Amino acid sequence: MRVGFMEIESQLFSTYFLCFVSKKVRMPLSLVDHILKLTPYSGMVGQLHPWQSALISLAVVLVATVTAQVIYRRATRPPFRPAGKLCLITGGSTGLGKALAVSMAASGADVVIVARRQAELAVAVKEIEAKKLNASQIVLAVSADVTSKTDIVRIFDETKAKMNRDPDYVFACAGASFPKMFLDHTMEDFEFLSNLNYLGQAYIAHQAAKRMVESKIKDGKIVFVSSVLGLMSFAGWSTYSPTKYAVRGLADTLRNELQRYTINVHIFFPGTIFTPGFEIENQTKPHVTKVIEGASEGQTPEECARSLTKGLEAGYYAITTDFLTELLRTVGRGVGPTNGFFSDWILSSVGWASHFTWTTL
Ligand SMILES: NC(=O)C1=CN([C@@H]2O[C@H](COP(=O)(O)OP(=O)(O)OC[C@H]3O[C@@H](n4cnc5c(N)ncnc54)[C@H](OP(=O)(O)O)[C@@H]3O)[C@@H](O)[C@H]2O)C=CC1
Ligand SMILES: CCCCCCCCCCCCCCCC(=O)[C@@H](N)CO
Repeated sequence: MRVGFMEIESQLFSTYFLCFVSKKVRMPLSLVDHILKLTPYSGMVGQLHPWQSALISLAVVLVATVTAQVIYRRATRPPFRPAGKLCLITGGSTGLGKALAVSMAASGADVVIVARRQAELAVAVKEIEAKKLNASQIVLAVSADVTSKTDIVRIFDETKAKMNRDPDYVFACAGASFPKMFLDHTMEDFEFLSNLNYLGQAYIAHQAAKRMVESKIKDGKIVFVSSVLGLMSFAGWSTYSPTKYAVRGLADTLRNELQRYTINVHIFFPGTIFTPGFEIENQTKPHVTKVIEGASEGQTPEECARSLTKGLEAGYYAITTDFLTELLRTVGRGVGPTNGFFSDWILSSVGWASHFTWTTL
C-alpha cells in the first residue's frame, strides 16, 4: 500500500496524539518508524516515545523545507557579478551612493557617478579611483540634475560617448529629505521632493531600461533606493515617506514588466545612514521624529552599501538592513516575491504579531 506524505502527517498529528493521551490504544507506526524500517535500525520501530517521534518528524520536515528553500533560491536567483560591468550610480558623490561606487570599483566594475556639484564629484572620483581592482577600470563623473528630463538623456549619452557602452547596473541613490510637521510644509515642498525622490528615480529607470533593451544587455539591473519610510511612516515625514512608497509601486511594476528583457529590478529599504544628507535632515527634523527614530541604530554608508550588495548577491528583490525592517518587509510584501518562502512565512507571522505593538505607538 502506498502511504502518502499527508496521510502520515495526519496520522502523526491526530490519531497519534489521541493514542498518546488515552494510552489505551496500541500506537500506530509514526513517520519516523516508517523511515526507521528502511534503515539498519529497524529494531527500534515502535520503541520511540510518541513525543520523541513527533519531535524527530518535525525536525525532518523542517530540515527538508529549509533545504528546499535554499536549493530553490540558489537555482532561481539573478546573478550579481560586478567585475567588468558598467555601473551607473546617481547620487554617487556622497553618502550611500559614494560608498556603493567605491564598493563596485573594488569589485572590478567601471563606474559612472552622477550628481550636480562638480567639486564633490571630483573628490569622489579620486576616492573611487583609489579603490579600483585593476588599473584599466574607468571612473567617470557626470554632472547632472536627475529632476531634469534633458539631463537624464544627457547622462546616458555622455556615458555611451565616453565608455562606448550602456550601463549594465543602474543604482538610483540620488535623493534628499527635510522633515517637518505637515502644517509647517509649503505646497512647494511636496512638489520638490516628489520631483527628486520619485520622478528622479522613475526617469533614470526609464532611460536605463530603454538603453539596456537597445543594447541587448543580459541580466541588467535597476536598483531603486526606498527607505524604511517606504514601508511605514510616522510624524515628520509627510513630504518624504510618500515618495519612498511611490518608488516601491514603480519597482513592483517594473520587476514584473522588465523580466522579459532579463532586466532584474531590486528595491532597497535602508534605515538611518550617517551621511551628509542625514546631517542636513537633522537641521529641520521635529523633536517627536527624533524621539521615534531613537529605535533605529543606524549604519555608516559603507555598512549600508554592504547590506545592499549582500542582498544582491543573495538575489533578493526587496533588500533590508535590519531585523525590524525585515518584519515590515514580510508583512507588507503584497504580490512581490519572497526572499525565501519558508523564512518569510515565519517572519511575517512574527511581524503580524508585532503589529499589535506598533499600533500602540
Ligand atoms: N541617510 C539616511 O538616513 C537615509 C537615506 N535614504 C536614501 O538614500 C539615498 C541616499 O541618501 P544619502 O546618502 O543620505 O544622501 P546624501 O545627501 O548624502 O547624498 C545625496 C546624493 O545625491 C545627489 N543629489 C541630490 N540631489 C540631486 C539631483 N537633483 N540631481 C542629481 N543628484 C542629486 C547629491 O549630490 P548633489 O547635491 O551635488 O547633486 C549626492 O551625491 C536617498 O535616496 C535617501 O532618501 C534612505 C534611508 C535612510
Ligand atoms: C516595534 C518597533 C516599531 C518601530 C518603531 C519605529 C522605528 C523607527 C525606525 C525608523 C527609522 C527611520 C529611518 C529613516 C530613514 C530615512 O529615510 C531618513 N533618514 C531620510 O533620509
